[in-house]
Amino acid sequence: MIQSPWHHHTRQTPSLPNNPTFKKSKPPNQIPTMEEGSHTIQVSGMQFSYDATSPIFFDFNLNVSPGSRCLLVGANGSGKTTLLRILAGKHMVGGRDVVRVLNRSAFHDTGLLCNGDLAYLGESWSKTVSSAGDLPLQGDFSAEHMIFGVEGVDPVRRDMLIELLDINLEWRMHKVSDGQRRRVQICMGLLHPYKVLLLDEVTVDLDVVARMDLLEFFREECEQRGATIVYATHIFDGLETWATDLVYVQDGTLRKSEKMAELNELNHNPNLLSVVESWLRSETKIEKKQPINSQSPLKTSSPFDASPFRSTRHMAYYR
Ligand SMILES: Nc1ncnc2c1ncn2[C@@H]1O[C@H](COP(=O)(O)OP(=O)(O)OP(=O)(O)O)[C@@H](O)[C@H]1O
Repeated sequence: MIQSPWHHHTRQTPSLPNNPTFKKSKPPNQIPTMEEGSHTIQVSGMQFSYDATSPIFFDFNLNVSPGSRCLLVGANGSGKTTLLRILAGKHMVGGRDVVRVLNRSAFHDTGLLCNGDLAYLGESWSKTVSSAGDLPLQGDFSAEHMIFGVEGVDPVRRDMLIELLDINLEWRMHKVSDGQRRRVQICMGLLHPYKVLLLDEVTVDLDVVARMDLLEFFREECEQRGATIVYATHIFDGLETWATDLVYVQDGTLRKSEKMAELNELNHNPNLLSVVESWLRSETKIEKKQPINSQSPLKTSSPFDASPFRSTRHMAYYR
């Protein structure tokens, strides 16, 4: 039974609605599947640049299958956040066919984010002030005010998330710790039952119990509802058995996209951390990619390059 959110309780993994056992997953054949051969996320021939000279992504391709829990790994600056933001429709990249989520254009189809099918949990709730670093929220809001302010939410799912994340609804958001603030942020991001969830290092502030419970919840979401998750992280504890797929990027280049079960290196290494460590240590500089407006035979300039609708991060400000 869901207890009052104000009630102090020991931290137990709550049950999902209609699933009193929670830990028990339904057999894989109950996962709702898309058409044979289709992917939840399809990126084809993508190029993206923050400035006009050196693209981060050049002819980048990626497919993510429905129901997968896909880890996105790579060194600092390799492009993970940028990729997740592109998948979340925050940057316009090329035409409608280049970045597709649930068979819709990630950027152009604003309904994807608005109806909650696509959820993105990224930057923490803080603002960067140049001389002072990151500052937390300044407004005096309660956790309850924030969470209950989200409309059209299933109250059972909301109560379950409040319990899962062990949120005290009386928390004042400007006074709580980073991890507590992060829990409220995660709760709000998960209120709608998304089909695709993009996670950018969201568990970084969480204690080990909150992190493990959240990962277990995500597993249930994939196995029961067929949700698809892409999760960028540098923390690999417990992810060997959690993830179904792994994508490794180096300097915006796709180095690996594999099923975890087929990752042979896991048989010869103690854990995923040591596998990824060995990849990153052996990285050598990737030859500079073609500039986005290059006159090379690979990419000819088009009249579109000069257009105000050319792919650019400035389009992100419309989101
Ligand atoms: N707003 C921006 N303007 C210009 N360049 C940027 C911007 N954001 C990121 N970059 C550059 O894009 C590259 C990829 O950055 P990104 O944040 O996607 O990397 P990341 O893999 O998420 O790194 P980390 O592991 O440190 O989070 C980096 O070289 C970075 O300097």
